[in-house]
Amino acid sequence: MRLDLDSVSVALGGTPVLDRISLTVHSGQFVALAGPNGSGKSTLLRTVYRARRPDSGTVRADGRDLWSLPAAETARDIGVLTQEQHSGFELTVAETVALGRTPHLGLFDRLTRADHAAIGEAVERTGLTAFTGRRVGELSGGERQRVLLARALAQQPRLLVLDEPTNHLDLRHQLDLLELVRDLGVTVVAALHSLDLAATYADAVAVLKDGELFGYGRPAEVLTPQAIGEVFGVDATVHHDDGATRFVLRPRCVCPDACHWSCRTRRLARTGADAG
Ligand SMILES: Nc1ncnc2c1ncn2[C@@H]1O[C@H](COP(=O)(O)OP(=O)(O)OP(=O)(O)O)[C@@H](O)[C@H]1O
Repeated sequence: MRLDLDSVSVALGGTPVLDRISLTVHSGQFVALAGPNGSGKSTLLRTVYRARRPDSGTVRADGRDLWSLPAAETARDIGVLTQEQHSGFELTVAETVALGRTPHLGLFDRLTRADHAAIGEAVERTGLTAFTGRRVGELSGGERQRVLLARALAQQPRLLVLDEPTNHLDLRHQLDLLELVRDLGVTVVAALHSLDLAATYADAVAVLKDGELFGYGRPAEVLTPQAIGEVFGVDATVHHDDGATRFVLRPRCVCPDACHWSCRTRRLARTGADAG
């Protein structure tokens, strides 16, 4: 699915949160959203999976206004993994993953062989085969996150929207998740806090700052030390190594009187080192 955001603005509680965001995500592209806390990433994702209508501007899916499409169609086509899914803890893993097929079923339809195949594949690809009989409420945070991913995969969406999908996941499962979604071949838009992961896995990165689109393009073009300094207030050096990108980051002292706690701590450490 191709996505076109055209001058999307959103205000929450009277405060502008997104300011005229325009960007295109091509079909099959993996786009990472990066930006400091509160910069508007989740809000932007909500406009993309039709949870929040923009106050002005449009979101188009394959050229059609998202809000003019039948809700059943977007429910089928758009898979979502967010931090807000806190219900259904009494269900088993198998039951939860099967819910991914709901948008494909009529009111009285039973799961078909194809539905069961999609569910089985999602369970297997997320490494949950041994967990299918367990209740979701009894799982660890990372295991639960994988169940929610499996449910989104079972849906077989054309667009996958992920809000900090690597939260709770150990290192190996973070990489597994991103490799898995990158290789699905569907359009992916994911908010990621790790610049390393965004630069390594995404085709393009959109950087938000204070609700504005600071930059959008290939990771190497957008995630420059200068941009990272300006957006996140950290000094960065970039290292490319065997197909992966790593950023070495240090907090930048932006305040002349070292009023920020990290500046103060580092200045003290330096003074101590000098004295020694
Ligand atoms: N219901 C609301 N009313 C008022 N302001 C809100 C509301 N919901 C969110 N905001 C504000 O909107 C801004 C953007 O929030 P959003 O959750 O989109 O940011 P984010 O980039 O996803 O942040 P994080 O990295 O912390 O998850 C924040 O300043 C937040 O406080």
